Amino acid sequence: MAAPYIANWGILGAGGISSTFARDLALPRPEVTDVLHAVLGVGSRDTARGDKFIADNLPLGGTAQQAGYVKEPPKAVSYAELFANPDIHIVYIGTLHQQHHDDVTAALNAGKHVLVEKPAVLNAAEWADLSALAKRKGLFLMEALWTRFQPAVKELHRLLHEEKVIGEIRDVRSSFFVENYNVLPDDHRVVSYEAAGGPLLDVGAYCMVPARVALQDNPLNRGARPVVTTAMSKTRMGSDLATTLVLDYPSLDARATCSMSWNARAPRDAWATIVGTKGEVVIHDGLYRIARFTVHRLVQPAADGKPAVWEEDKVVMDFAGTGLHLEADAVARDVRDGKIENDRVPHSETLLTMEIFDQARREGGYVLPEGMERIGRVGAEGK
Ligand SMILES: NC(=O)C1=CN([C@@H]2O[C@H](COP(=O)(O)OP(=O)(O)OC[C@H]3O[C@@H](n4cnc5c(N)ncnc54)[C@H](OP(=O)(O)O)[C@@H]3O)[C@@H](O)[C@H]2O)C=CC1
Ligand SMILES: O=C1OC[C@@H](O)[C@H](O)[C@H]1O
Repeated sequence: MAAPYIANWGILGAGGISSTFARDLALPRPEVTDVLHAVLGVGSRDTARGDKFIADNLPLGGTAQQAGYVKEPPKAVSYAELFANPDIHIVYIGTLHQQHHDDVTAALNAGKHVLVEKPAVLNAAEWADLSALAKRKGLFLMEALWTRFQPAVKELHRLLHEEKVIGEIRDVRSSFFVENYNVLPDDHRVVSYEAAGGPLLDVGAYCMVPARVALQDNPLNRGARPVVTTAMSKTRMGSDLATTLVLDYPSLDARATCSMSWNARAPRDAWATIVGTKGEVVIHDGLYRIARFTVHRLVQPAADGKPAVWEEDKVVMDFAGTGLHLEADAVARDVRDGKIENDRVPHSETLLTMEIFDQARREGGYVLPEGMERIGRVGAEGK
């Protein structure tokens, strides 16, 4: 058996999602033999926090350290020390939205490949800048849209476009509702204006996943961009409270309505419904971690006073851990293979996401604090 490729990671920011990422890199998965992960550095503004992070999440290191391929244990370091470590090849960026552009720039300038949490940045101009920098330097760069690497999502794509289980797709409705407003403190990053809070930037990319899989990636769409309509309401702080994106694909005669809200107490069984000419698919799980969906196939339309006959297939494809290791494996394989973009989440997908977010913020009047966007200021152009 060929030796596995060892991905040497640095994790930037010892916060919540970085912990999840670290635990997933440490998750033993004997079935994965081509890539293994080592965490060499955890960058934190406070190395005591970094030490605790390692003790809590990486006591034995990543899978490559556990298997003895890498002897060096994870070390708590400053951000600068992490970037300066020549043995770290890939940096995972788990800092706050408004720090992503600076942190990705620093990592790329230090010669590191980068996986950056969603939202990749604050606006399309920032992303175009990073994409160009990564390409100039020949380094890998990807937004951490982990949903795209989940087995059920890949299976959904196959069923929709290869087996065409629901015929031609006409409509997608997705919603991402969390009751955060008036529940979390106003200065929590998820709602606060000072941290570019609100559902659009926080979960907009997830909410568009069903539309991406069913319409944007539909081979019949041939990569055409949607015509976008937006609606937004605001919190008292000025961040968005609820945002709806309508993505129209005229050549498919299909559209997606993606609604996200921080003000909805609404337990869901159907987080998304994809409607086709021969049936519909219902996605049951939160749109960040999708493991279950149901295909309802119309076998016999209603006729002669008899009701329609439907058949139902339940698809369950769960996996261990949270699932961030699935995107980490994909990054490791791409870096091993010398690629600078991932096929499933290429730079163009993130650019389209950011352009849609920009449009929604312009039309909704969500202008971020002055100086937060490192390039441009969406909604304040010409003012
Ligand atoms: N993929 C997913 O499922 C998820 C992704 N995310 C994304 O990850 C990012 C981080 O979110 P989350 O982990 O919840 O946030 P946390 O607040 O838990 O962590 C953010 C980290 O950023 C670092 N940081 C650097 N400068 C500052 C600063 N001035 N103020 C506060 N923190 C700072 C801190 O690390 P340190 O002090 O160690 O330097 C901090 O721990 C967000 O962009 C979010 O959208 C979040 C949740 C889930
Ligand atoms: O990435 C995320 O996934 C789950 C959400 O509830 C959270 O706010 C977000 O950051």
